[in-house]
Amino acid sequence: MMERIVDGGRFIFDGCNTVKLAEKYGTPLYVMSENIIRSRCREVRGDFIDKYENVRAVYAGKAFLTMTMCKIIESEGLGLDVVSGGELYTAVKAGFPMENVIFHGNNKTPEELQLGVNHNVGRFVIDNLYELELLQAIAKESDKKVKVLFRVSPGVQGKTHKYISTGQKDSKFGISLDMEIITDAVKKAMDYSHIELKGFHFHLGSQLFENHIYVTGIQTIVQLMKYMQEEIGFSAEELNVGGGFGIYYTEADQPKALAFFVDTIMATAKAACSEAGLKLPQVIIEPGRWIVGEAGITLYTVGVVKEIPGIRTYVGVDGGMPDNPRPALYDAKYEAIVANKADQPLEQTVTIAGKCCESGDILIWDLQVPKIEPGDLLAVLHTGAYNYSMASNYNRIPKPAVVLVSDGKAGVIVERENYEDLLRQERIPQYLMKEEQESIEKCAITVL
Ligand SMILES: Cc1ncc(COP(=O)(O)O)c(C=O)c1O
Ligand SMILES: N[C@@H](CCCC[NH3+])C(=O)O
Repeated sequence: MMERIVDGGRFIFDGCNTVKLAEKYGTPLYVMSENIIRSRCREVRGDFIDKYENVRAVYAGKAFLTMTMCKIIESEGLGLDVVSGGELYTAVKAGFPMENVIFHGNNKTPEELQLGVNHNVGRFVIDNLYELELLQAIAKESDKKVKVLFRVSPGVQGKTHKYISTGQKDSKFGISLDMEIITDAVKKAMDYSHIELKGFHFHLGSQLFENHIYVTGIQTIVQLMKYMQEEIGFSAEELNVGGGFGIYYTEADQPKALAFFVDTIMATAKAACSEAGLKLPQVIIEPGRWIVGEAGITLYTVGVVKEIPGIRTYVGVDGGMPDNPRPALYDAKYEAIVANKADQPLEQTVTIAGKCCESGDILIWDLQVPKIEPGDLLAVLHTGAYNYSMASNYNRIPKPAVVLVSDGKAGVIVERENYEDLLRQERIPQYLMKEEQESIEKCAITVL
């Protein structure tokens, strides 16, 4: 949970006065703390990469990705998990070392696969047989041999929102663990001339606080590895256990140190492999939210304060579900503080409402605040993951800027969109233009 530093009543975030940030860059504003991101990366290094032999950690870019973020991740010695051509392109443009990129996706298009092949990404995580065949064809055509992992769903259900639970059997992700299907897939990969199968991958879900589900997941996959070794002579060199480590949003969450997860993961992998008579493969983790979630805040300016007597007080802010769809999508909960009154006693309970045209656009129900008025600055905490990366232009609202802060310094890493940006990709078809319409009509008459 982020430390709440207050100076002269103003909330200070990574050495920056949030009121000044809002004045300088406007609101809504995403603010990301470089120090928090780097300290999380260092924890990954200290408690995993440096502690264990033959392991790797890749940051799951879907949580928050910009070119600057790629630079930070690279400098911290982590790899990168991308899940689309757009994320891959961002990494390419940032000069991220492609051998440290893992390319995910349950339905990568031929163009995306080609992009990955062209840029020599380190690993493709193959989700299904169709993709395997496509990739073999594309790699062959490009005269390159590509390294792949097979994603499987180990039949493990963690306690999280059902939309972000992915390890259960009934999942759109991964190759079935039906022995006939998975054996056929492994055999095919072994036979394909331009594919090198390195091992298996699973990802159980996101915002998870239990480590026993990783135990079950690993044990299941080690059994699979043993079977493949004994039956068809395939020995897996890599075991990627995904991400999913939960963070603090509210008091209902009990976040754990990284060691809580990775120590269990490593102990289980070692024990299961030794029992199965297998060499311990390289173990890979893919944390996303855990690295950036608590590193971000979103600043909003308060507009209307609307009291419905005897019912509730709605506080309207200048953003909402376009910049943070998580409450509407997953019923996600957040904490927030009035950043310009951070030292004042809490005396009201209010509901923070976004500015979109639907009642579901509520950022926080029943938040305790000091006396709140139009013009106040609200800081919603722990918005670093899956906020900017999931932002939309719903209601034609331009996306906020993203500012990176560090020890009192601040710099824009993504410019605020403006109305022109909303129209940039738009075209009006010629046939709708008046003159053109007339000529089409004339033409029709001539034909008649
Ligand atoms: C394959 C894969 N790896 C890693 C992650 C990162 O998850 P999280 O941000 O919960 O760590 C995800 C998203 O849940 C994912 O789909
Ligand atoms: N978008 C989800 C997380 C998805 C994880 C990706 N596999 C969230 O905001 O919680």
